[in-house]
Amino acid sequence: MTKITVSQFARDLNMPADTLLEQLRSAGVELNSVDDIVTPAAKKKLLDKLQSSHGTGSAAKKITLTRRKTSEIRQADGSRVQVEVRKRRSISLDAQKSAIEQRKAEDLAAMKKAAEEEAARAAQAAKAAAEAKLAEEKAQQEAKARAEAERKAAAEAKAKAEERAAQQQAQATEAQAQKSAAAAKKVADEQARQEAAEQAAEEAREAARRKAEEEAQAISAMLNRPRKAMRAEAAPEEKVQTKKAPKKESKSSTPSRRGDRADSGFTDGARGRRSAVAEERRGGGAAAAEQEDGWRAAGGRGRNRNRGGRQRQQQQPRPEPEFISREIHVPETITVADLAHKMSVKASEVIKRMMMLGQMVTINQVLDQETAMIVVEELGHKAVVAKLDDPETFLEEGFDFSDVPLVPRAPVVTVMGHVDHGKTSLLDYIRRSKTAVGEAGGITQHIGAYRVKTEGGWMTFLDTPGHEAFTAMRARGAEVTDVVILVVASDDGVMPQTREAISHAKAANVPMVVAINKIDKPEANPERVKQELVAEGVIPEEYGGDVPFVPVSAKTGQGIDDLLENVLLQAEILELKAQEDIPASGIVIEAQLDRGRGPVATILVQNGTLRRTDVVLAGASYGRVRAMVDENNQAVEAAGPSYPVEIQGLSDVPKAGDEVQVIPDERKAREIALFRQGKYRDVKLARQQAAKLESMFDNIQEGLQTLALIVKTDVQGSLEALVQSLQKLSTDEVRVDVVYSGVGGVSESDVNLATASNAVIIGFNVRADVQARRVAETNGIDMHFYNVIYDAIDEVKAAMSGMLAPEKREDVIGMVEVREVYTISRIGKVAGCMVTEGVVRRDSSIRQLRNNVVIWTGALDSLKRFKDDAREVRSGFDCGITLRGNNDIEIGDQFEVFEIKEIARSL
Ligand SMILES: Nc1nc2c(ncn2[C@@H]2O[C@H](COP(=O)(O)OP(=O)(O)OP(=O)(O)O)[C@@H](O)[C@H]2O)c(=O)[nH]1
Repeated sequence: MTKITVSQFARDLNMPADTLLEQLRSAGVELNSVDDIVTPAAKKKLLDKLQSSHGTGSAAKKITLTRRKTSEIRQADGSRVQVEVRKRRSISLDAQKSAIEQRKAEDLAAMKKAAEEEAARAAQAAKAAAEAKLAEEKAQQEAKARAEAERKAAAEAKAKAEERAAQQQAQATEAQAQKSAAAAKKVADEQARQEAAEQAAEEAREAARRKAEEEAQAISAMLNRPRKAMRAEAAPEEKVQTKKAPKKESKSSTPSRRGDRADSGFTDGARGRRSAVAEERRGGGAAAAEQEDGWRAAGGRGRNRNRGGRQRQQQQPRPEPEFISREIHVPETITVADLAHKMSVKASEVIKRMMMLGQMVTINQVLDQETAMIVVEELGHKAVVAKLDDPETFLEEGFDFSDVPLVPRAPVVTVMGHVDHGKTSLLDYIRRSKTAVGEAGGITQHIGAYRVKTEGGWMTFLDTPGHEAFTAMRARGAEVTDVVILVVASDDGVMPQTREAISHAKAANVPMVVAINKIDKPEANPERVKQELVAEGVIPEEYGGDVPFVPVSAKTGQGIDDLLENVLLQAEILELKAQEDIPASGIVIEAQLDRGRGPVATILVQNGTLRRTDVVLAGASYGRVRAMVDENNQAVEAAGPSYPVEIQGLSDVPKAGDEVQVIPDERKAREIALFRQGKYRDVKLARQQAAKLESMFDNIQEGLQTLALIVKTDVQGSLEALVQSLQKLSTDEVRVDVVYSGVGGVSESDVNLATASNAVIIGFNVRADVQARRVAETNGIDMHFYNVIYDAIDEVKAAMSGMLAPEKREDVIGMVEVREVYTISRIGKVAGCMVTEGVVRRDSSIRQLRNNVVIWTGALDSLKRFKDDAREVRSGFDCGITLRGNNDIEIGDQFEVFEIKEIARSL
């Protein structure tokens, strides 16, 4: 350890060496001079001395600080009150010790240093005093008093210095203690304050919340009384609040008739009036109460209670809102009047509400379901999709065939697979070899399904290969297929459409039988097909899966029997059953308009038995079955489950996928069919009206035009294709709107619809009947008939081109130079010109250039060749030109001659 002298130590402490020596001596360290060595023991002694003298020793366990502040408050009467504020804080160092020990240790060195410095300063002061004393002793007697004073001052200074040192130390300790104490106190204070504040705040919040709720309720009641009433029914808590709410709130829950006035200024005025009256009544004016309720006749219940002499009070249970939220059954279409009637409101309320929704409607206007439901909800009722007035509900009435036994039925099979894998060949082979008649001549073209008889029993094949037909059927909600035959060519393997077919079959949850086709081919590789199908999740039975794989050849017939057997096995697992002795129900597989026979439909009977002369309802068409034939064009008297037949006698062409139902009562069947037709037509009409309103807006906004079309075709397939193609012609400027499309000839009602919707009629492979032609002529309806779909599309496209606003384009046709300018009285300036390029015509437009800057644009007034008017002057010739309304012509000007061409735009 290095030894340091007193003077070195004093330097370290930044104090005079003498002072330190003095301090050391006073601490009991025997030292002679500042050059003596200060031992650690000496340092310790000094420290102890200083600590004990400054009160910072281990004995000092508590610091008490007292602050006193006196102030004066002047009262209003001028008197003064003395206020003394005392703050006393005791800090137990022990108590704080543990918490602050670490910090204290850190600060200790600094503290010591500060104490030492202070002590040194004090010592210095003392020394100075002593020196002064000595000087005074030497001084004269009269200076004694002064010296005394000096000593005193020195002593005071010393005391002060000591005190200051102690104070500083205490402050340092306090500051440190305060840090943690403050934190602790802060927490404690905070807690106490929080507890008190929380309670107060809770109360305030509660009050504020109640107030806000009341306000919100009042506002919502004011703005939307019917809605509120609805909620009041739905949510009991809100009901309680309603009871608590101020009177005017519950009064606002008046019946819908009144509720609808909610957002009119009239109501606001009324409310003001009402509260005024209520005020008056509180003052005891019972008559006023009567008057108040009297002017609003519907206040019945409330008034009666009043008569009972009970004073209305806010806390009193309020009467249930008189507005009754009802379930309104909204059919697919409904007139404004009917809708208003259903809700027991005036039609004007509905019209008003529609106006607020941005649509102008008349009382007899048909609204579509969506719009009507919005209005119903807007008026505070609950809208439900109606079934009530739908005659279809009759279908479920009166028939109970649950006791009729179920019998097994033939499976219905669809063949799917990739293109060219042999679907058609397979169906053909089966049909050729297995149909009941078995002769090619017996095969009809148009029937979309046929039955085959195998050793295992009957099977029905849907003769529309490919998954499009399958999914189209499913899309219409018709689940017809029981088993799917997936054809995969053994020389090609799994292809995209194979995968699609697999996913469709899986989605429909229909069991599959895989026909590995074309195994007669040398390049056939059934194993590879198997592997590929396994990869697609189609596991053969031999690999532990549930899908039978049968190698076949649609060409040679190899394996076909095996295939059919497997199909039957799959069907057996399904335990397909149906009732036989009940009126038939089924699905339309295909339908078309036959020129000679009228509408014909292929129907697959799914349940019951269809007999000739039965009355059937098929979609929106109905009729008595006039003729019924099977796939071999043989007349059939009765067709049981899974039996496909073609029927005649329907009033209209139904759609593929439409449900077929035998209705014993022809009148009822007719009623339902007409309802469906009317319904569909009305729906179209309503939608079209909505579209018209929209497009009217659009027209104004963007100059968009709509080409309304009514499309009629002979068969459903071509209808869909044509409608889609036509709709695709829509552009940003012209929208193709097919307002109605259907299968069959153009009828009078189609023409009427065209008149109403300003539509053009497009017929494909159909013609208009006499009556329709007559009405069309009278109303000037445009009808176009085509035998080729592309002709129809092209012509519509051309029509649309005509509707496009023509494009205006400037064509510069010539250039003229001004060589002379003549001023002629009454005419003005005439330019003597030379046509330098192209031609100038009498009706041309002119752009006047001076130094290649356009200074004027306008029309020619006259064009002359010598003295005669000229129609046109060509390049290289002179001419005289006057400009319409422009006399500012100078030699050297150039006239750019142009014409504006209107170019009909095509799409
Ligand atoms: N060798 C051989 N050729 C077959 C077999 N089955 C079908 N084909 C031939 O494969 C080609 C396509 O057969 P289709 O029955 O038309 O195939 P598809 O799957 O119906 O085709 P798309 O109707 O175009 O989807 C025809 O040339 C058939 O003659 C078969 O088992 N063996």
